[in-house]
Amino acid sequence: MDDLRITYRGSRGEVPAVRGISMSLEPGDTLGLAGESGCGKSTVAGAILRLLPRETQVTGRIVLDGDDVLTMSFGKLRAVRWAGASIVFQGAMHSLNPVHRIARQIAEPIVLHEGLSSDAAEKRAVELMAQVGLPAWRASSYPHQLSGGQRQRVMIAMALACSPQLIIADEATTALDVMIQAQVLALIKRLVAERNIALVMISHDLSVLADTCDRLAVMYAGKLVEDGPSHEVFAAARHPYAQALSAAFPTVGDPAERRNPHGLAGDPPDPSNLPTGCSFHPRCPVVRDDCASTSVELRRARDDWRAACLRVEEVA
Ligand SMILES: Nc1ncnc2c1ncn2[C@@H]1O[C@H](COP(=O)(O)OP(=O)(O)OP(=O)(O)O)[C@@H](O)[C@H]1O
Repeated sequence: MDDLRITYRGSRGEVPAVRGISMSLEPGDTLGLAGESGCGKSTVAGAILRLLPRETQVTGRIVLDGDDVLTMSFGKLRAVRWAGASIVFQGAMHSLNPVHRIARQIAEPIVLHEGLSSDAAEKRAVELMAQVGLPAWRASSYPHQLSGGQRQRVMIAMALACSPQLIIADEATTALDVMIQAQVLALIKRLVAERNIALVMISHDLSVLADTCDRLAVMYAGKLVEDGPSHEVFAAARHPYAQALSAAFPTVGDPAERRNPHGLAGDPPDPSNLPTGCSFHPRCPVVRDDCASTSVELRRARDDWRAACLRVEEVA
């Protein structure tokens, strides 16, 4: 992904939701994307499969297996969806068709992309169900007969059905209770590792991302402000916003205690009316005079670690 910029256009005028994001993933890489509500995480996810409203302006490049998703034909795009990259959303109940049996839904992309007969695709669907921990007898169940965790497993089976290179999990476990969430996260982690699939996991929960992903990227107001090894970013972020965000989550072994019980002061900025300079400067605890006038891009904090702060060396 190279210099991705996304502006929504609608009755409220123009909303610059993503303002120049570049990053790349290799097969098997796992990247967690974090940030407060409205920072643009889901917009990035939607752009990867061109799922955004038609009038949205998207510039930059999103290259998947050598082809730019943003400029490819609709025919090619149809082939890329499911088979090149697939998304697991939060609310499986809304994504699944209530009147179709589970196996049929998992089989659908297989029939579409691999030209298998319905019977053969349903046989494959039952194998996929086993891999995500759903018993074969569930094949004939309807979505409403499954628990929330089971429905997310169905979504994961569908996402895997056509062996994509990339899976995007957008708040895929957020609605689940803690025990089931841990099981589903472990499942996603195991399956992408076994199949060497790249994973982009979106969550507002940094501790979930740190446990599941090797790399952690933090967004603020449509930009990446930090991108580095997940455990290190979680434990000792370089950007003051990423520090505040990670401080808001309990540390392992210290579940009752939040490191920053008061949270971050102020609200995220309105994307249509961003502060000058660094967008975070009005809320930043270590702001200095030039932060309001200098727009700062990601700087190398280490070979495998970038942060967008004028004080990155000091903060380190
Ligand atoms: N269809 C749309 N039209 C106009 N603005 C939109 C649209 N969808 C999202 N936005 C705006 O774009 C910005 C980014 O939204 P996005 O949903 O990508 O954020 P997010 O980080 O995924 O938030 P959340 O965690 O709440 O899902 C927000 O300011 C949002 O209000």
